[in-house]
Order: sequence, then C-alpha cells, then structure tokens
Amino acid sequence: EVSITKFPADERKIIAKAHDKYKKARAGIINTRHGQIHTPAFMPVGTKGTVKAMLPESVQTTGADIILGNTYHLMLQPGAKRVFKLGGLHKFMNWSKPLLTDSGGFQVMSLSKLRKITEEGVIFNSHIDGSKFMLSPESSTEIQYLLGSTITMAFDECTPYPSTYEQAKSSMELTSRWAKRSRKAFYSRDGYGQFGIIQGSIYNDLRLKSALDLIELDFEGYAIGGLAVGEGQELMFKVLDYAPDLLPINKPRYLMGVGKPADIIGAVQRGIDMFDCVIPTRSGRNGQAFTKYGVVNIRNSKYKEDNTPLEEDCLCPACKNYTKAYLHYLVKVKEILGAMLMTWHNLMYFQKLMLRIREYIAQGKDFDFIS
Ligand SMILES: CNc1nc2cc3nc(NC)[nH]c3cc2c(=O)[nH]1
Ligand SMILES: [Zn+2]
Repeated sequence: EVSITKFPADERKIIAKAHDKYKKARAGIINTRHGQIHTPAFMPVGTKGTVKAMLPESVQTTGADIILGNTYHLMLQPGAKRVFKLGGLHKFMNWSKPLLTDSGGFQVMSLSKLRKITEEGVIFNSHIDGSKFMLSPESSTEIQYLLGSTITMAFDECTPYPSTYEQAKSSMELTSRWAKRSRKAFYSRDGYGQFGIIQGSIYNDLRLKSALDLIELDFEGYAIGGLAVGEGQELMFKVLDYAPDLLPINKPRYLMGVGKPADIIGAVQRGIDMFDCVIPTRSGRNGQAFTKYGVVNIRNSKYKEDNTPLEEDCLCPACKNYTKAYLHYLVKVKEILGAMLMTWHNLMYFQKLMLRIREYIAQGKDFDFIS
C-alpha cells in the first residue's frame, strides 16, 4: 500500500505476488484524501468535468476508483477560478472519489490554434474564441489546485514521435526544468499528490536522465510520457521494457494515454500501475463495443435482428436489459441512449479487465489472457 502523502520509504508494501514471468507486475492500493485507488487501475476520461454520456454514479457502478479531468478544457470553460468559487471540481461534477487532472501541455499542442513555446511556458489562443492564454508550470499547478485535484500532474512537454536524439534531449531537459518549477509551485497537503512525467522519447539514456532529474524532486508518483504518440505497440513496449524500472518501486507509475486492452496487459507486465484512455468512451459513442469475443461494431447490419446481448454474463444495463438489435438501432438513428449504453458497457468491460488483472497478480497467476 502506498499513500499519496509524504510517505516514508518503509511504507513499500506493494503486493507483488506476480507470476515469476511477470515479476514486474504489481497490485497495490493508493490511499488518497478522496479514497483508495486499487492498482493496476484504469481511469475513465472526464475531459470537461463529465465522463461523456455517463452520470458520475453510473461511472462509480462500473468500479472506477478515479477519473481524469483535463486542465486545458476546464481553464477555458468554465474557468478554474469559477470552479474553485463553486466548491471545486469534485462538488461541481458530483464525483467524490479521486480525481487526476492532467497539466494541459499535451492538449494545448493538439487542440489550440497558434501557440508559442518559451522557457516560461506555452502561450496559445483558445480553440473556442481565439483569446490568448499562457500555461506554465506555475499556472498549470495553480489551476489544478483551484480545481481541487487529488493527483496533480507536473507541467511537461510531450516530446513528439519521431524525434531526433537532439530534439528529444532538449525537450526532455525543458521538461526537467518545468518539473522543478511545478514541484516548487505545488501546495503539498496530506492525501494529495503530484506526479512527475518523464520524457526522453525512445532513447534510454535520455529516459534515465529524465528519471534521475525527477526522482530528485521526490514526487508522490511518476508518469511515463511521450508514449502512445504514434510509435506503435512494439516500440512502446521496447521503452517499457526498461523505463518503469528507472522509477521508485514504491511509488505509483502511470502510463499516459494508454490504451487498448492488449496494451494495458503488456504495460502491467512491465510494471505500470495506472492508465487513462479515451478508447472505451470515444469508441463506445462511435458504436464499438469491447467484448470477450472481440470488438463488436454494432452498426454492422448483421446485428439488426440479433436478439442477444453484447455479452450474456455482463452486468451492465446494456447487456442486462437490451439486445444488440436495439443497440444497433439506437446507434444508427443517433439516439443519445445508444451512446449511453455503449459507453456504460465499455467502461464496465475495462474495469472488469483491471479487476481480473489485479486478482491474477494477487494470486501470482499468469494473466496473459487475451482480453
Ligand atoms: C499532461 N502531459 C502529458 N500528457 C500526455 C497525454 C498523452 N496521451 C497519449 N496518448 C493518447 N500520450 C500522451 C503523452 C502525454 C505526455 O507525455 N504528457
Ligand atoms: Zn455489458
């Protein structure tokens, strides 16, 4: 068990009874001010203060212990100060469990128009109305404080893929300078934590330097950034074959933006504890359901008279009360209930996957099952 507090090193009781082939897989519990996080954990993405098409209490029934909020979107609308005045993001969105907020950098680069990266931070124009904003280690950390985030992410630069060694080196060094400023700006409170994000692209010496720079700052946890950016699973696993081992064994390790079930299984086997990905929610809204039989594209006409559930033993509302024919119809006619039921099922599927992984690790069993 690790607590997101200033935990002394001796609190390292990670349940690591993993199968010897997966000696790096570990199951544990992160204790926070807003409750426990059972790891390996999957965090549904709640970009704009809502997990799209889901009520927070429905997200809770899927078994999620923690959800992710995006700083970039929330700072533009409704604004961090307004959320703070209204009691913080937990109250605003009626989610009382842990919240992890990202630090905004990644989304600025992918969403905003016109942006300028300086040593100070990133200056950008809102993709909504073009107004000018600046995100820096200090402002990002303050915004996340105003949102009331349980786990705050350091402000980093996600090194694009591919990058030359020189490009990756200077980008990683910027991230290290920004991590130091982020750590200094963090208001440390018991039960809250801040995670550093290591970069270094696919270069192991840069990954090591990034880890050493960030370990010095004694973060409560560490994320591996700069992956799931187009490098492909093989190259991602090649980095994950060594990068998690550079990080403190008694602190949570979070792989940002990952991923499909097979990616999650492979990353857990390499020592990763936390994940976030839009796949279950976004693909659910697009009519893709994850099932033990593989991905079902419910819009396919072969389902239009299929009177069976997505999964006969799934306890989600979509499977308990409806058929593939009904889901096919709802998604075809773009009924809101279609997005709701498909999302609910996918989130339940991902949480069931994590539960099975945690159980297999705790029993020291092999969990190479194809999800
Ligand atoms: C907030 N900082 C930050 N976010 C990220 C989000 C990501 N999401 C993906 N794939 C969907 N890769 C990512 C990398 C980073 C990264 O390196 N840094
Ligand atoms: Zn289901």
